[in-house]
Order: sequence, then structure tokens, then C-alpha cells
Amino acid sequence: MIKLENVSKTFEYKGKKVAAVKDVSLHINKGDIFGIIGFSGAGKSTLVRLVNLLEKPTSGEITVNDHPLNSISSRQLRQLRRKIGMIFQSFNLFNSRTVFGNVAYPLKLENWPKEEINRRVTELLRFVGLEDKADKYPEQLSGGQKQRVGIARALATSPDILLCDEATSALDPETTGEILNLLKKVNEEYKITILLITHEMNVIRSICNRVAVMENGRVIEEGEVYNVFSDPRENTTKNFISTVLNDRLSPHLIEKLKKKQPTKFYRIIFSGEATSEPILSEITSKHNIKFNIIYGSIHELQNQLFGNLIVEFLGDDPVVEVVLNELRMVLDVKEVELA
Ligand SMILES: Nc1ncnc2c1ncn2[C@@H]1O[C@H](COP(=O)(O)OP(=O)(O)OP(=O)(O)O)[C@@H](O)[C@H]1O
Repeated sequence: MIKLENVSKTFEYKGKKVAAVKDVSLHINKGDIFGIIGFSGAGKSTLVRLVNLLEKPTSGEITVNDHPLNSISSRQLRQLRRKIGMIFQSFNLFNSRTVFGNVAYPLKLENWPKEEINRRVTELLRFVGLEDKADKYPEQLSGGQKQRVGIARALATSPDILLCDEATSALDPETTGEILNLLKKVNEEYKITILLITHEMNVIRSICNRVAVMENGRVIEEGEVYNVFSDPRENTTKNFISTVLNDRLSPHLIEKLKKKQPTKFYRIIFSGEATSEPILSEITSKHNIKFNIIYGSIHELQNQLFGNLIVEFLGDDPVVEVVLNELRMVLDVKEVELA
């Protein structure tokens, strides 16, 4: 659906070169809700502007809907743009037009007949839950309602792809949840592929099936959301994940545990099948070892459970070692560094 092959984008700014996107290769499949996460300046917006055909890559190839963008005519480019909708953090609505007028705008540009416009706008306002707000102006709406108008407008010309640039960053957590649910509905009911950029891992966890982490213009980690959350490789990814999984010990708890040293503490990650099996209790009781759960959390990701426990084992060191070895055959077990 969207393919980037070794894409780089360098800007010239005040005589200096700024490499905003460096050698990025990504494949976004039809039906994906693909999230790109990164801190400010990581290159996310530039990447989206490249996909949206607003910027040309300095090098590399971008293919959208099987069209290599490097070699298409301006007519094809216009047609392709129609198939890409976009929503923004700041909503970008026309304040002088009503809700109806905003959603109707792209259809008017395409000279749709009036009755068709009425039918389509009414359908879309119903879809986003704003059928009673058609005559209101943006300033009479809440942030969440404005974003619903933005979504309805982006869907007006039946795009295949919806690009979301920090679409929930200006909203409170509850409204963010509502807008994310709506985006999921867009993906499921209209079969629209979504590419979203965000600096909030919560957004990725809530609706994305795949994620890429960007840092300094590069994609440093990429994969299925469940896999990346349950086994992150890069520190930046781990930091982002900690913001939502709450899987780090507080400094206060670390101090308390340090006082119990030389006792060792282990982090055990349960994922997939392991979440429904009593593995920990079976293996420890087999060897007559007790364990004490210090800290833990269980989360649901993409309809699968994912657990994270910090435990201490109470028993003789050699037997604990046997237990650890058996656990490691089925679970991810790491000693916790308290430093
Ligand atoms: N038109 C431009 N001219 C010069 N430099 C640019 C331009 N656009 C982006 N940059 C630079 O490229 C880098 C990446 O910017 P980009 O906006 O893509 O990052 P981002 O991850 O989207 O960050 P933010 O969330 O703050 O928008 C930054 O160093 C930025 O200053």
C-alpha cells in the first residue's frame, strides 16, 4: 500500500544541511493502523509529508497504491492525492464555514451535485456522531468535536489512506480515547489504511497493529505492536513503553529493595500462551521454592495478555538456579539491576 525504500530527506536551512529523514525503509500494508512514534524532531512530520506528496525525497523511492512517486505525471499525482486524507493536531478547519460546509468543501472542489453532497455529508456526520451539529461553526465545538469534523472532511472523497499528524495531541485523555475509537471504526468499517504519527505510546497501544520508532531521522525499531511491547530492543523504545506499561520500579522501591541485598530480584515477562499457564507456581512448587511478588502488571495488547512481574525466590541458591533455568526455557527472565 505504502512502501518507502531507503528514503532520505535533507533540507537546506541557512546554508546548513539538515537531514530530517535518513535511509528509511517501511512497508505499510493495506488495512494496517501503522503508528510512527518519536520525540520532537525525530523526523515524523517530514516522513508524513513525503507520503502525502507534499515533499520529494532527496533520495530513495516511495510507492503509494503501487504508483512509484518518482515517476508519475502531475495528473496522476492529483488523482493519488484524492486517495489520501489527512487530519491534524490543530484540526485545520475553516472557521468561517459551518460543520456542514467544512465537510462539503472537498466535494465542492470536485464539483459534486448538490444532492450528492447533502447525502454524503449527512452520512459522514452520522458516522462521526455529529448529525445534530451540521449548522454550528468550529468555534462552537469542543476539541473532540472539531477533530470529528476533521475526520469527516478527510473521509469525504473516500480515501484509501488516512494520515493522522498528532491527531489527538491537543485533546484530553477521555476525548483522545473517543477519537482513537473513531479512527478504529474508520479502519474497520471503511477499510481505510491509517498511518499515524504521535509522541504518545498510549496512542500506539490503543489502536495500532504495527509500529515504527523514529530517532534522529532513522527508524530504530519496527514490528507488530505486541512483539515490540513484549520484547523491545532499543532504549528509546523501552522508555516509550515504560510511559504506558508502568513497568519500572520507583526510586523509593529500588531503595527498599537495595536494603534487602544480597537478595536478587528477577523480572519475568509473560507473553502469548504463557499468560494462561501457571508456569511460575508449577516450577517453583516442583522444587519446593517459594516466591514473593514485589511488583507486577498485566496489560491487554491487541487482544492478547502481556504480564510483567518482579519476584524474589526464597530458597537455597543452587535450587533457585535450577528454577531459573527451567523458567528461562519458557519465559523471559532477567535479573533486575538495582543500581
Ligand atoms: N522545511 C524544513 N527546513 C529545514 N529543516 C526542517 C524542515 N522541516 C523539518 N526540518 C528539520 O528536520 C528535523 C525533523 O523535523 P520533523 O518536523 O520532521 O520532526 P518531528 O518528529 O515531526 O517533530 P515534531 O513533532 O516536533 O514536529 C528537525 O530537525 C527539523 O528542524
